[in-house]
Amino acid sequence: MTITDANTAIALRGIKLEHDRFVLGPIACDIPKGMVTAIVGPNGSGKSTLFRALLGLEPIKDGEAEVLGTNLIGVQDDAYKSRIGFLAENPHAHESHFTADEKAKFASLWYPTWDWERYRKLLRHFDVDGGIKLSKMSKGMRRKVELAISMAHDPELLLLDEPSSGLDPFAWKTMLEELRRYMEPGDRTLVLATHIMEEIKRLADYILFIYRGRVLGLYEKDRLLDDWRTIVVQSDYAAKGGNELLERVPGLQGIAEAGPGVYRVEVNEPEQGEAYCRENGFQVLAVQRMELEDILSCLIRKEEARR
Ligand SMILES: Nc1ncnc2c1ncn2[C@@H]1O[C@H](COP(=O)(O)OP(=O)(O)OP(=O)(O)O)[C@@H](O)[C@H]1O
Repeated sequence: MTITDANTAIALRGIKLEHDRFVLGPIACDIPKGMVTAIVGPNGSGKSTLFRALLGLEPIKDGEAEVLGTNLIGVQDDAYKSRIGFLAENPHAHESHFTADEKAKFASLWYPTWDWERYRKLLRHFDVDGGIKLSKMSKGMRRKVELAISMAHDPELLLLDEPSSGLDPFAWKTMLEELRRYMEPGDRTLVLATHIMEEIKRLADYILFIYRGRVLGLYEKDRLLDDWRTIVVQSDYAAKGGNELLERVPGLQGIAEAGPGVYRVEVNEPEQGEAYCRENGFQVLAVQRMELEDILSCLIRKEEARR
């Protein structure tokens, strides 16, 4: 029985896996098809582990998981992997004595849809010579090669683990162009783990926040950036308990004191929140959009308080 519908590339229902001291999950989410989803979370939150689980490289203990319609639990059907492009966080040391083209040759045997012309075009665009040994390349050059190889078979699903790591600003721009081109047909799905907020802003349609192995939420990016605001209010009667009123602001996500009688109130229902503050006698000094890193910090604080 399938749990994925036509609009879903990856469906996870309460999956769980364990390392010595790290538990990933339970994770439940649907990653939409034809979209770019950025996985965002602090170091060690489980982003790479999740990628490996999606590729069948980590045994999933509980729950249900489907990738491109293939059930990952208890089935040894690896065919779906050739429809995926994967860029690991770190290069494999044992491949270092190959040239880029030799590594590509191995990859071409594995992927039936491999396209040499596409591979060469990508290398040209990234300005890398495929005849050079990977061990002789700079970190950024090698990253470009690995990116080109992950995309050369025009996969249905592209999983990129910190793709821009080591890239200079020009190569980064080229990468964004190539990833946008990859998404153009409309039926491709890109999932990338990244710490680069600018990359998320420019590329992502959805953001999956993860923390300590758990999903904090899957959000539509534009909506998230529109909805989450900081309302800076002044309360002349804070000393008389007026700030308790702030605990009931609609869509409240967090409150911080910013000075005597001044509060920064984080909300995800900005109009209602602002109206409430005014109606209750607070002076609204400013309403500011929140940056993604501030939204993540707020979600983490809430998760920590819940634990
Ligand atoms: N093979 C392994 N054996 C034991 N523990 C592991 C293994 N791989 C990862 N871990 C642990 O799993 C946790 C999650 O690691 P993971 O690499 O998935 O995080 P991440 O979110 O990708 O981090 P980063 O942003 O630093 O790349 C960490 O605590 C890590 O130490």
